[in-house]
Amino acid sequence: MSRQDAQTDRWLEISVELPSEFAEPVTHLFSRYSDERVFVSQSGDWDADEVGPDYTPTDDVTVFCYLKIDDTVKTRKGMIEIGLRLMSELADVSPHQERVVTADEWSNQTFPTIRVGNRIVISPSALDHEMPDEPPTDDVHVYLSPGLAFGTGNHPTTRLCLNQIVAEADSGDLSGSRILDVGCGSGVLSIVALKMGASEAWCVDIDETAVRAVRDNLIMSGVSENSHVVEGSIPNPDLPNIKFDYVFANITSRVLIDLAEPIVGHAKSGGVILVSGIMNEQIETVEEAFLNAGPLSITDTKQEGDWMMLRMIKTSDS
Ligand SMILES: C[S@@+](CC[C@H](N)C(=O)[O-])C[C@H]1O[C@@H](n2cnc3c(N)ncnc32)[C@H](O)[C@@H]1O
Repeated sequence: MSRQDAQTDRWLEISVELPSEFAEPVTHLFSRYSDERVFVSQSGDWDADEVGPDYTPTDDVTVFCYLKIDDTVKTRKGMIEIGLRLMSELADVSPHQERVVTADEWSNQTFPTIRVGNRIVISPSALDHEMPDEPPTDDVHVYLSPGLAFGTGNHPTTRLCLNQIVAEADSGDLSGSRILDVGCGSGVLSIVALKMGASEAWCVDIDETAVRAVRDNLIMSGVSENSHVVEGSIPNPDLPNIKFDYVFANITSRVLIDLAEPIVGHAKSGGVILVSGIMNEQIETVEEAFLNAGPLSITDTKQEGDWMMLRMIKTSDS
């Protein structure tokens, strides 16, 4: 899109505030009718500069999507409204908001700086490919282009993985490791892993928007030299024929079950597999799928609200 198009193209922004456990179904609904132009922001009225180590996000999020204004916009908006109406029978969903914006305005949409755990700071950044100056602390700074892909760290499924990655780094296991990040979204998991000692990351996503976003985010966060981005799923001919020390997959239970075999197949013996995006009631089905997919043991299960993450170790080659 040319700069002039970006200034004159018109988009319908639809946003809705709701409890975080409903972010995923609304994100799917919005993605479907907006060609994946969706982003999720922590709700609340607070000053990003004042976010300190004790900050814990509130339970509400705002989900935004952007519909190109063309002949189909009325139908797509209608489908979204039907979905939101059904959702409001299950959850406390506030009435949605609408406004017309230009492409420039929505791609500059921002999210507040957030802190995950004690050490990870995630900030929005413009797509100017320049790394902002970082204060000299032990904090791990991640810069993400807002408005382009899932994974700003304010969803429990991402937070569960990020906190586990910090634990892996603290135990020394992450150092020099090779990562496969399936369903990388914004690339936030790989970026943090690389910044905390991993030597190489391969980021894979089926969504073209995520693939574009992750390339920018790796550059902005200063880790593009050690990373590779592949569009598609796994198995994938564009991936190297190696076994990885870590495989991350924060997707959905259904996709995790479908991909259990290639996920396990990509891990080396002794390698760690982290899978997230699992609703509490689906944990046993996901565990069973992985235990049937290859030689591994489940070493940890973490939970936040309605969501769970599994940590597994591959026990021999497959
Ligand atoms: C919940 S987001 C996770 C993003 C990021 N990894 C995080 O932890 O925040 C899931 C991502 O998986 C991608 N995805 C869905 N199905 C996939 C598949 N079969 N193969 C690869 N990626 C997939 C989606 O496009 C989306 O970007």
